[in-house]
Amino acid sequence: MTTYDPASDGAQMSFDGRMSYGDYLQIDTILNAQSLRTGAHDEMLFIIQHQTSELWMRLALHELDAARRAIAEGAAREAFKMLARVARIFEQLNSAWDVLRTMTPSEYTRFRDGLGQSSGFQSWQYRLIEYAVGNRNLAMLKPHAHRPDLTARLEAELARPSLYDEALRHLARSGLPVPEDVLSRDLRSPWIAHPGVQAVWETVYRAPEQYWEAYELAEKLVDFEDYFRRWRFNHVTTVERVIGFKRGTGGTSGVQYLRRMLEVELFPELWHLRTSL
Ligand code: HEM
Ligand SMILES: N[C@@H](CC(=O)c1ccccc1NC=O)C(=O)O
Repeated sequence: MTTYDPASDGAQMSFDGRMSYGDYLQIDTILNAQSLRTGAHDEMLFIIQHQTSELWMRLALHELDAARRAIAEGAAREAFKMLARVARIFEQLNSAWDVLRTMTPSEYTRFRDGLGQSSGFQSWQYRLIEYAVGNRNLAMLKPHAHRPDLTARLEAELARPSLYDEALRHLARSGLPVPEDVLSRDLRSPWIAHPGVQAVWETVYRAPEQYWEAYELAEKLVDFEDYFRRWRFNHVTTVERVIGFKRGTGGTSGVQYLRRMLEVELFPELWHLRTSL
C-alpha cells in the first residue's frame, strides 16, 4: 500500500509566492516571543499562559467595544451576541487557570526573581477592559506613565461612556426614568451605586415581558460580571497556592490586595436589586 499524498486530493503544497497559514497568522512573530530569562522549566508555561491571556483580552476588548457601539446606536440585539462571546472568552480564561495550577511553589521560586518588578498589575489591556466596562480607578494609570502611547489609550477610554453608561443611556432613550445626574456624570470618576438607577432596573425586572430588551441586556451584563468575578477568584486562589501571602512583584500586599479586588462590583445595582425584588 502506498502512503497517502493529500496533493492527490488537491491540497496546495507549494507556497512560493502564495500566502500561507504562517504568513496570514504571523506565526513566526508569535512563536519568537517567548524569551525565557532563566533556565527554569516552568517559565515557558508562565510566559505562554500570560501571552494567551493577553490575546484573549485583545479579542474581549474588540467585542466589548463593538457591543458598546451597537448599544449606543440603538442596536442592542447585536450587542447581545458580542456580550455572550465576551462571557465565553472569560470562561476560556477561567479554564486556563487549571494549566497554571500545575505549577508548584517550588517550581515558581526557580524563576520568580527573574520577573523583577513586573506584574500583571501592569497589564494595560486588563486595565482597559476594566475602564471600558466601568471600573474606573485613575490611580491605575500610574504604572503606564512611562508609556505615553498606552497612557493616551487609557485616557481616551476614560473620556468615553463605559459599557454601563451606554446601557443606562439606552434605557433613558427607551423612556425609562434614568436620573439626569447619572446621564451627565463625570465619566472619569468611578461608578457609585445609585438608588435611582436601581429603581429603574427594578422596574425592568418586575415586568420583563414589557421591557424585554432592557431585561436581556441586564442579564448579559450580569453574566459577564459573573464570569469576571470567577476570573478574579481563580486568580487569587492560584496566587495563594503559589506564593502564599508574600508581597507581589508589583509591590502590592499580594493576596490581600487581590482579595480586596474581589469586592469590586461592576454593575452594583443589577446585583442589589435581587435583594429587593
Ligand atoms: C503564578 C501565577 C500568578 C501569580 C503568583 C500572580 C500574582 C499576582 C499578584 C501578587 C498580583 C498583585 C499585584 C502585585 O503586587 O504584583 C497580581 C495582579 C495581577 N495579575 Fe497576577 N499572578 C499570577 C498569574 C496571573 C495570570 C496568568 C494573569 C493573566 C493575565 C495575571 C494577571 C494579573 C492582573 C491583571 C493583575 C492586576 C489585578 C488588579 O489590579 O485587579 N496574573 N498577580
Ligand atoms: N505578581 C507575581 C508575578 C506575576 O504573576 C507576573 C509577573 C510578570 C508578568 C505577569 C505576572 N502575572 C500576574 O501578575 C508575583 O508576585 O509573583
